[in-house]
Amino acid sequence: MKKIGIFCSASENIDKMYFESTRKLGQWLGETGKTLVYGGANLGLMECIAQAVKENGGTVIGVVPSKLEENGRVSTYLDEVIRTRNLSDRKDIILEKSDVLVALAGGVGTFDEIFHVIAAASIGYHQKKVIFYNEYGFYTELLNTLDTLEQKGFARHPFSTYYDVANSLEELKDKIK
Ligand SMILES: Nc1ncnc2c1ncn2[C@@H]1O[C@H](COP(=O)(O)O)[C@@H](O)[C@H]1O
Repeated sequence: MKKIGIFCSASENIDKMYFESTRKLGQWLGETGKTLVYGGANLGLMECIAQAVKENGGTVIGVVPSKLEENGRVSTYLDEVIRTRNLSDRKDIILEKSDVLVALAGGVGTFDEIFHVIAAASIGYHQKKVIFYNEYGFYTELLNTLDTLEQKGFARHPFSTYYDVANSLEELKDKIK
């Protein structure tokens, strides 16, 4: 896979272990000539992944909503900027431009993006998967909740149709190589 869409935290107030693992992933993406497609902000893990991809030879596409630009929050590591009106357009464009979507640790913005992609797949708009990067067990509780929903009949198709889980960097590399 060439174009890797990444959803991740825009927060600076998180444990440094998340920055370390994001940097390692970005380094590998850059070294293997991948293109990062992400939200284009210069904040938190978002800036961390963009910097690591760019400094290691990869290409960075930022999908930037107008508010982010108005607030001076656009990363300087972008090779290409795609401007959008709002967060909804941004989700559609990140999805359209990516071969696969990877969810790193994040908050409500990241969760919104994950569920946008899964919900669209579940009614047949696309066949792209979200890979939960579950390092440090960050997504274990959410994955348990999804299992519960499925067991209770709230999934039209098995959720495994729409997402995958990588518990380590090696597993993630294997799934997106
Ligand atoms: N205000 C925002 N700034 C940057 N990125 C945002 C914003 N709102 C949504 N996003 C997207 O969601 C995640 C970051 O949000 P978290 O709540 O920190 O997880 C990121 O993937 C952005 O594309």
